[in-house]
Order: sequence, then structure tokens, then C-alpha cells
Amino acid sequence: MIEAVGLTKRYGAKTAVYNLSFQVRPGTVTGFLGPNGSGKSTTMRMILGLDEPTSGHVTIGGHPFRRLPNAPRQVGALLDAKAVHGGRSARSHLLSLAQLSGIPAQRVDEVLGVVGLQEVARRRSKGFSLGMGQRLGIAAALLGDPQVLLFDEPVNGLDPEGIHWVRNLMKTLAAEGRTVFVSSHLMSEMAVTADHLIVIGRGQLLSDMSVKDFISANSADFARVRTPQTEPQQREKLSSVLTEAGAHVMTEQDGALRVTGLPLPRISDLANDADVRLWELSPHQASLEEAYMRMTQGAVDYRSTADQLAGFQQPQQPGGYAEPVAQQGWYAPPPPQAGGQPPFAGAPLPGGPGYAVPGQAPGGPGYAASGQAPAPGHNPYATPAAPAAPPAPAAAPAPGVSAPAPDLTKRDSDSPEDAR
Ligand SMILES: Nc1ncnc2c1ncn2[C@@H]1O[C@H](COP(=O)(O)OP(=O)(O)OP(=O)(O)O)[C@@H](O)[C@H]1O
Repeated sequence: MIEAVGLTKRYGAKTAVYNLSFQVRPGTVTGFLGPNGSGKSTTMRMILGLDEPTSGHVTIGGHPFRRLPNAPRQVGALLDAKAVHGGRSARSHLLSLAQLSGIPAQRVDEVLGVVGLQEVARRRSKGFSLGMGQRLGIAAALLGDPQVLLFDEPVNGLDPEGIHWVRNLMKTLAAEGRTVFVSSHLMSEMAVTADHLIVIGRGQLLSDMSVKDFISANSADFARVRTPQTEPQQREKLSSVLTEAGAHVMTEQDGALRVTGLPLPRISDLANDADVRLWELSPHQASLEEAYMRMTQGAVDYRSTADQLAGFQQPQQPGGYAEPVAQQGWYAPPPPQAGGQPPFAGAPLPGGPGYAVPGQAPGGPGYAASGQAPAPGHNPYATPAAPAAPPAPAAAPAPGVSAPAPDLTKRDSDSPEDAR
């Protein structure tokens, strides 16, 4: 098991990691997520004894990495696939690592087979593609047959077959009882690979929970309801009936209704009672990517000015950043945006069940969950709001969620110096 307690790392005035506490348990794949620059690699380097924490500590199996007896046989890691002497062949690179750790040469050939590089084992690694380099880095991590494995972006540069292979490898390693800690920006992959997630933003813990809980805590389920296109009055009638019953109803670009606040059977019953025929009644559950974007929206450092999402950022507070989203309550499904219109200008925050928590950016980042661009000039969500949801309790964070800590990152002097 990996255990971090109050882990903090400062580089000069820059706080890369602040007061991180978490455990990575054996037998599961734990995903490590966070926007660019949020401190994932720094955390991994501290776990591996490559960086000294400014305060706090991190142990593997109860020992700091540097005091682990025969560490390479207990812990394997892929941090930077390019950290290989390009003039050496894949085999001689692995052989030199094996010799340093007293690992027999036979194991080198085994891991070359496991990662599928046996055919190119004697080729110089400088001619390797990005994906081949990743495979070589994974081979190095597996060399000591360790119980604890850390992978920083292992699927970076891999083709679909390679991604599939890494996914199965991680799962197999975890199923063997090993501790597998893996960072990635590929949410679709994480959704099918990881069992548990640790999410950080600007160096601080945002979430520590199962993938399933993470998705449900950061999304609002809703129903898509369609009535016959040829009879628009049916849709209007249903919309009124559902609204009267307490739902929040919005019209999507394709004419379907997006309904929150009522379970599907109730929607069906109400439609039936109102004599409205339904052509579609389907549940929508957010993807990990949607949930992740909703959670980390306030903790993204680098965003294109051309990115439509830029307008949805909470303003950077002087001397601090907009608080990461605490995981409590339910959130509005991300509403499609009208072309170029400020996201919530003039439009009240949709209320009712499943809506936003005070202190957060209203309504979410504004990406279209349905993947459909809204019609220019028409904001289907600028409808009068239902009464606002009662305020969520401000202080108590949900289980597994850290309360947002004060921002200790400093943007003005990102010194490359390590001031530990
Ligand atoms: N040696 C260093 N000196 C100064 N600042 C550093 C150093 N290493 C990391 N940082 C800063 O610490 C912050 C966290 O960086 P880190 O590489 O850990 O983030 P990350 O989450 O791994 O990012 P990415 O997803 O882009 O790989 C960044 O702002 C980075 O610039």
C-alpha cells in the first residue's frame, strides 16, 4: 500500500502539492487524475524518493521509498519513457537495470516478451516510436516483479491495440493483488481501467472515491423524453405537466425534452395520464469525462483563449483560485450554450432537484453533454427557473472528499529552484 500523509512540495514560491493525504490500496487499479500542472508527477516523484517533500511524508508498505529494502524488487515505475540511453538496445537497457538490482538476465527476456518488444530487443532505442518507448518503460517497471507499480501516463503514444493491452495489463496486475497507481488524461480509458480514483487540482485533493461514486457525485442524471415530432402541442402539454409535477424541463436542440427531478416511471405515468404518446424515454448518465470536467473546472490552469469553455471559468480570485468543486449535492447537467452568449447572462440558475450548490460556478462548464451544438441565438436553457434548491451545507465535505484548502499556489514567481 502507498500512504501519503500531509504531503506538501514547494519549489521556491510555487506550491506544487499541498497537504495531500491518500492511500493507494493493493488489489485495485487506482487512477490518479488532475489537470495539467496539478502535481501528479511531483507526487509520484515524492512517492519514489526522487523529490523530498517540503512537509508531510509518503510510505510504501510502511517505509519511505529510500529506506525500502531492495526497492527495485518491490516497486516498479514508469515516469518518463524517454529516460533511456538512445544508443543502447532495448535489451541492453533492461539488462543494465537488471544487473544493478541483482535481477537475473532471464527476466529481461521475459519482460521483453510481456511488452511485445522481443522482435526489436536488439535495436537501438533511439529509433523507437513513442509507443515502443512506452512499452520499454513498462518493461523496466515490471523487471523486478514488484508488488507496487506506478505508471505516469502509460498509454501516451500507444495505438488502440497498445492501449487495450495496457488496460488488460493493469487489471491483471491488480487482480494478482498488486498495488497499481496510474495517472492518465484519457478519461475513457480510466473509466474502464480504474476501480478507484484520486483526483487533484492545483496540488490539492479534490476527490478520493470509486469511479462509480465519482461519476454519480459529479453528474446529474436526467431523462431524455421525445414526443411525436409531428405534434408539437403534445410536447408543450407534457412539458407543462412535468413542470407542475416538480420536474425541471428544458428543450434540447433536436426537440427532445431534458427532464431532471423525476424518475423515469413517474414521467411515463404522467405522460400516460395526460394522454401524451412518447417516442423516447431514456436515462442519461454522465461519462467519467463529463464528471471529471465538472469537478475540475475551477482548477484548470491552462486553457486556450479559443476554448469555448474559457468563459465558464470562475474568475481567479486575487491571491487564490476559485475553489475546487466540493462533492456534495447534485449538479445541473451541462447545458448547451447559445452561440457566443455569456453562459448565464440574464438567465437564472436553473433550480429544482439536482441543481447547483452555492459558491460554485452556476450550471457547470457549459459543454454539451449531448454532443450537440445549440442553435445560434437560441438558448434553450434560458427558461424561467424553478425555485432554487435549498443551499447545501457549506462546510462538511462528502466522505472521501477533502474540504477545499486555501490556495497556497503562487503564480508570480515560478522559480525552477527547489527550495526544500
Ligand atoms: N522542478 C520544478 N521546479 C519548479 N516547478 C516545478 C518543478 N516541477 C514541477 N513544477 C511545477 O509544479 C506544478 C506541478 O507539476 P507536475 O509536473 O507535478 O504536474 P502534473 O499534474 O504532472 O502535470 P501534467 O499533467 O501536465 O504532466 C507545475 O506548476 C510545475 O510547473
